[in-house]
Amino acid sequence: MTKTMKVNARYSDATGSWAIRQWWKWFSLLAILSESSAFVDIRNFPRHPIGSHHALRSSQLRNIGNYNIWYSDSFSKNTPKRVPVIAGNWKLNPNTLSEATNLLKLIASNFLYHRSASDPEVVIFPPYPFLMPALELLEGTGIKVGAQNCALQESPGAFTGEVSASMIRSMGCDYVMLGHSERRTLFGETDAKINAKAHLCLKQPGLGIILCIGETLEEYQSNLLESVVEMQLKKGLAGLKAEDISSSSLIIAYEPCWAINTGIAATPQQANTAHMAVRRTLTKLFGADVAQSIRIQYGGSVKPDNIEDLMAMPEIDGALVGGASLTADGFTRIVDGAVSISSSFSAIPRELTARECLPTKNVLGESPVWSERDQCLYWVSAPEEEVWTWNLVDPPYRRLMGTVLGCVALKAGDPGSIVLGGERAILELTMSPTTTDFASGPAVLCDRPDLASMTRPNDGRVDRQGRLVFGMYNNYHRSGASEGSNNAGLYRLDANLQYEKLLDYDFRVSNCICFSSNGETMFFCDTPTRKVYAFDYPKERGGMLTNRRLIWSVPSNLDGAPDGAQVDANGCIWIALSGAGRVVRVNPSTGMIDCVVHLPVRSPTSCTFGGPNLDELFITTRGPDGGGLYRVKMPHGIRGLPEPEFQLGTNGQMISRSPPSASTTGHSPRKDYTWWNKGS
Ligand SMILES: O=C(CO)COP(=O)(O)O
Repeated sequence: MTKTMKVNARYSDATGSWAIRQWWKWFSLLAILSESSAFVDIRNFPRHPIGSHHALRSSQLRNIGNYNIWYSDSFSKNTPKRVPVIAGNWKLNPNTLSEATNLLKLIASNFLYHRSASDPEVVIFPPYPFLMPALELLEGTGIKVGAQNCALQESPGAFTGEVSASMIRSMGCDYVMLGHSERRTLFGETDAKINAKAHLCLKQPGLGIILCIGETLEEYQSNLLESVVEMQLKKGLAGLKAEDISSSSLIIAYEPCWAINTGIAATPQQANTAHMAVRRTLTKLFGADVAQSIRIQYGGSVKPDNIEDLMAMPEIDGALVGGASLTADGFTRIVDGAVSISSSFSAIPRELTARECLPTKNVLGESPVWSERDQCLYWVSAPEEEVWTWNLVDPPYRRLMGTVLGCVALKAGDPGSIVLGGERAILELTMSPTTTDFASGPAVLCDRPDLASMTRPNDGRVDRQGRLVFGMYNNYHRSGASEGSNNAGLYRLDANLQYEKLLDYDFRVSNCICFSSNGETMFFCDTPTRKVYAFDYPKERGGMLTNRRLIWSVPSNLDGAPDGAQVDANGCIWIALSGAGRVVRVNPSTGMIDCVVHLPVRSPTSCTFGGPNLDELFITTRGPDGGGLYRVKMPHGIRGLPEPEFQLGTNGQMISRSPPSASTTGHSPRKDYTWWNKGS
């Protein structure tokens, strides 16, 4: 999506409180700096251009409810088009090889299978000892690897402790970073040394350079920004000709020293103005054509919540990220924010509020389904090992199942027939208020797939042909350890209780599983990636999901991730955003949000349509602040589709085995699993 046409809308406070926050940030910076530096006088500090920034925002932002819609059509950037480049500078982090390996594996999980041709170029700069593991572990992700520095000398030679440009290139690195402000100030790196290193790097075919420049706070205060960056560029690139630049890959990173590691980024306007000065100098040095082709990154306190605003500026072609590149999810959000298609709202999204209808206090309510046959709702509370049902009139009731439950689906047959995705097995049960006795309850239909792996069934739904589709959940995906990478598969269980795998790659947490009304499209999300995809759904046995297309991803400045989802009769998909306190309605053809349901709790987990007319949305939630069942009446014209039932064929060979008798999780389920009394 080009920036010129994009209607860039963001969740944010009203502009006024935003301005106060900016002022507060700057006063905080002043306070920090005046403590650490005797010569900073608050009265001499340059006026932060908040007036102009604010003026631009107020002319370009329109407050619509909670949404500031930023029309960025005044920017015609990137002529010629420059591919955005996001780089992570790990500096002297992390502490050990095993921490580095974990971080690399998690980054690889976020990027494997989730990149497209229009995405930015991504480069990671680990410390030297982690270059080789990075090259190995990031293989196939499209992420490039670079070194944070190189020797002033060529190899081979007697230069103890140095690493040469040719060694770096021979390993397979694509970039070397030169002239970072920490090297300049802490290690005596002069423009002359940087220039000598640049010449050595350019002798290595295929080795690009990120040249870092930027002024100190004092220079900024003295209005020396332009002359400082001009001098750094002239000296750093001395002796290079336009042809040297155009036949290589040179990126300039503008990093004002006062923004590095302070938490106070330059405003987008400040950075853009500085980048214009950089490009003016590049034009003087190499001519307009070459200057226009060079990418200029901004660096200094880049975060998921400021990347979109920075990248919306015409002269900002990317970011060099320090601290925020040290978590896999933070770094991925920054990369996603750089080319966000996520921030698309139709002009005025409709806003609804869901109210709690049952204070069920579920630890993790999940997988609500409405049965037309039974005229009631079913859902599970996963770690409490409970399945719940409610007919909207009487008090709900619940059954303890003695196993963690990922999902519940309807099953053709007697009233109350359901199937459940249990931790070790797929179960069937006839749910009835008169059979609260555990022993007469569930039966094992079949083992869950992939029993040896550290996974369990998670989100699931019955497809329009009556087969159960569910995905697994990596039990370690939150651990930050390497076991938390992709190891969960997506499966379909048919009438003969035969499994087939539907996706040719594994992931961490299956969610958003739902089907278009004709059953030809399936929606799916691996929650940590925060991206929701549509696939062509194979109706016949033996087929795989194909033709994957990204329909929506969570804006980088919004917390939370897609959890369960449901399709409405108009073909739109309602996605519970766990952590964001919202359910959004996305049109899969346009990626636009046209309705937002707000909840007073942070974590909605899934949703479905229910009620006699399928015109209410029921939303399960999780603790600690949530756990109740929420409900919202749909606007006129929006309703759900009947939920299909799992069809167990006569050839289905049930395993004749008792259900699990105790939790395998160590979790102690609630004891009072018989009747639930309203308000208890
Ligand atoms: O120095 C930087 C990247 O090279 C910026 O660091 P921070 O993003 O931590 O401010």
